[in-house]
Amino acid sequence: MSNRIFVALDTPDLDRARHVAARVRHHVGGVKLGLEFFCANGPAGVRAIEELELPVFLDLKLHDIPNTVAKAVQSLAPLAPAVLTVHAAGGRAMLEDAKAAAHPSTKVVAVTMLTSLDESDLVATGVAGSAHDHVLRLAELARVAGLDGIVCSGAEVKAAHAAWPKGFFVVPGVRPANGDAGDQKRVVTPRQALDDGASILVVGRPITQAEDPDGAARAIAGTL
Ligand SMILES: O=C(O)c1cc(=O)[nH]c(=O)n1[C@@H]1O[C@H](COP(=O)(O)O)[C@@H](O)[C@H]1O
Repeated sequence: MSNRIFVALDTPDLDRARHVAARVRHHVGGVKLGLEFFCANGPAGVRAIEELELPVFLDLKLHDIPNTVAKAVQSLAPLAPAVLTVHAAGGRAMLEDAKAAAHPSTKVVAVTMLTSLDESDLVATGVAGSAHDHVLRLAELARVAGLDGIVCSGAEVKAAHAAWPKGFFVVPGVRPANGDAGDQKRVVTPRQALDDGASILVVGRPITQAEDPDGAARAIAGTL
């Protein structure tokens, strides 16, 4: 994939998602559909975006008992998304069963520690230790469970990539230099994330909320 930016179409509005995707399509490598979009539009909405013939990353961050996640992944398999997310914290059996139930062409990746969290949030959820250690521990769990890769912040991707050279690394929470971080806490620039081993980048608001989304996507692609 020549352009490694996936634009996050975080909207419940199918027409808006289609409109933004059509505007930025020449400056991104794919689109990401998340919970906001899926809850409003379901599989039919995913199919409508797939008609644009861009790779679709379906980010549902599944996290439940193994049987429930496996059945959900099986229900999604006909959509054959390029990438699908589950939560690493669901544990090894859940990860193994999710991978086994997915469409063979889908990369199943495990979300490690959300980019909106910092170490004080880890403490509050009962996790001792650093963000770095937490991400590396969950990356190892994903690797032994047979997943394709992980989602982590740019702050950890270098170490995670060194520990798992064949892994597929998704890095969200990237911001152009001096960009507004919003609710993201562990933020790096797109260029830094790629230099450190990201396979693809997820970029939402810096593109979708810009007055000129295609100009913003072109500008970010130009820094890579
Ligand atoms: O799995 C994700 O894509 C994800 C994981 C994570 O740790 N942090 C994170 O921000 N994301 C997603 O990446 C996108 C980031 O959006 P922006 O902050 O607007 O660029 C959103 O769609 C989030 O749901």
